[in-house]
Amino acid sequence: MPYVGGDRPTGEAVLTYAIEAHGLAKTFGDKMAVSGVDLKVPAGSIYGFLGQNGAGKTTTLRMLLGILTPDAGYATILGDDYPLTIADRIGYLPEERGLYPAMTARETIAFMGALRGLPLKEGRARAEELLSRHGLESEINAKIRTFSKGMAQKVQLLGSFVHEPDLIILDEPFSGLDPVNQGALEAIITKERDRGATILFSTHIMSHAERLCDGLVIIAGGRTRFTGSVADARSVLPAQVVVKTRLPLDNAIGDLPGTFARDAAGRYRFPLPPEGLDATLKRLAAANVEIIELTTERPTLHDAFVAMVGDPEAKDFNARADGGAR
Ligand SMILES: Nc1ncnc2c1ncn2[C@@H]1O[C@H](COP(=O)(O)OP(=O)(O)OP(=O)(O)O)[C@@H](O)[C@H]1O
Repeated sequence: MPYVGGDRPTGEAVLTYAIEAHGLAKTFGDKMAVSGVDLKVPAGSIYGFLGQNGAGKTTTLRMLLGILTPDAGYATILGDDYPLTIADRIGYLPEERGLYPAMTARETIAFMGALRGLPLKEGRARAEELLSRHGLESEINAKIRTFSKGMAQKVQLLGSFVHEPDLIILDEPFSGLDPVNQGALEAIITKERDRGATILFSTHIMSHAERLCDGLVIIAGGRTRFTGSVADARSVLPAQVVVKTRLPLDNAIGDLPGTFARDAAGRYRFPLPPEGLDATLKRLAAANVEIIELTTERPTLHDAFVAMVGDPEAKDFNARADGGAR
C-alpha cells in the first residue's frame, strides 16, 4: 500500500502522487484522440476525470494502464513507469462491460482477483463477503446470465478491487446504475479511499463528482483544461445574482455586464458584476424597480464544466481559479 500519511515507516518512500502524467498524446490513424493531457492524482484521494463524449477520457485511462502506448508524453503510476508490471496493485473497471455468462458471481469475482495475483481460495472468500455486504448475498451462486445489467455491473465492479489494489481506475462506473445503486457505489468508492486506495473515475455526471471528489481533472478536445478542487472549479465562474423586482429590470440594468434571463417565477439572473454585490444593490435601488427578493448563488460544477468545455479558446482555467473570482 502506498504511504499516504501519519508516522512515516522507516525505509518506505513517500508516494506523493499515485498518478503523474505529462503531455500524454494519442492519434488513431488521422484521428487525434488525446493531444496533451497532464494529470496529477495525489495518493489516497478520489479524483474525477471529467469530459464530454469523445473528449479522450477512455484513451487517457488506457494509456495510464499501459493498454495503449502513448505517441508522446509519459506517465508514472504508483511511482512506476511500467503499469503492466504492477497490475496486481491496480484495479480497473473498463468502459465496456463484459463477464462470462456461465460463471457464478463468486467465481467471476475470484477469477478477476486471480488475474491480478490473488489466490483463488482467498478470492472466493472475499467474493462471498463482498457480495453479501453489497446486497447480493442470495446471488453468490447464481450465474451471471441470470443477472440484470446493473447487477452484473456491480459484480464486475466488486471484482475490480477484490485484490485490494492501491490504485483503482473506473471508466464511467455510474452509467447504467439506478439512483440507489449509484448511491451505493459512491459509498463503495469512499470506503476504498478510506482503506488507503487512490481512485480515479471518469464520469459525465457532475453530482457524483461534486459529492465525492477530492480533486478533478477536466479535459476537452484531448487536452487538460482544469485540475483542482471542486471549489476551485466552481470559482472559475462568477456568482449569479438572482433578483425579483416589481417593475421590469430590462432598462434599469441595461448597462450592467452579462446576460439577463427571467425565469418562470419572474426572477432575473445575471453574473455578479466585478464591482461587487454592494455596488450592484445600490445601482438596482437607484433604478427604482422595487426589489422584492435578492440572493446570490454560487455556480454549480455543472455550470463550470459547461463553461470550461464549451470555450474552445480557453487555455488555462487553473490560472483563473487561482486568481479568485473574475
Ligand atoms: N481505436 C480507435 N480508433 C479510432 N478512433 C478512436 C479509437 N478510440 C478512440 N477513438 C476516438 O478518439 C476520441 C476520444 O475517444 P475516447 O473514447 O477516449 O473518448 P471519451 O472521452 O472516453 O468518450 P465517451 O465519454 O463518449 O466514452 C473519439 O473521437 C473517438 O472516436
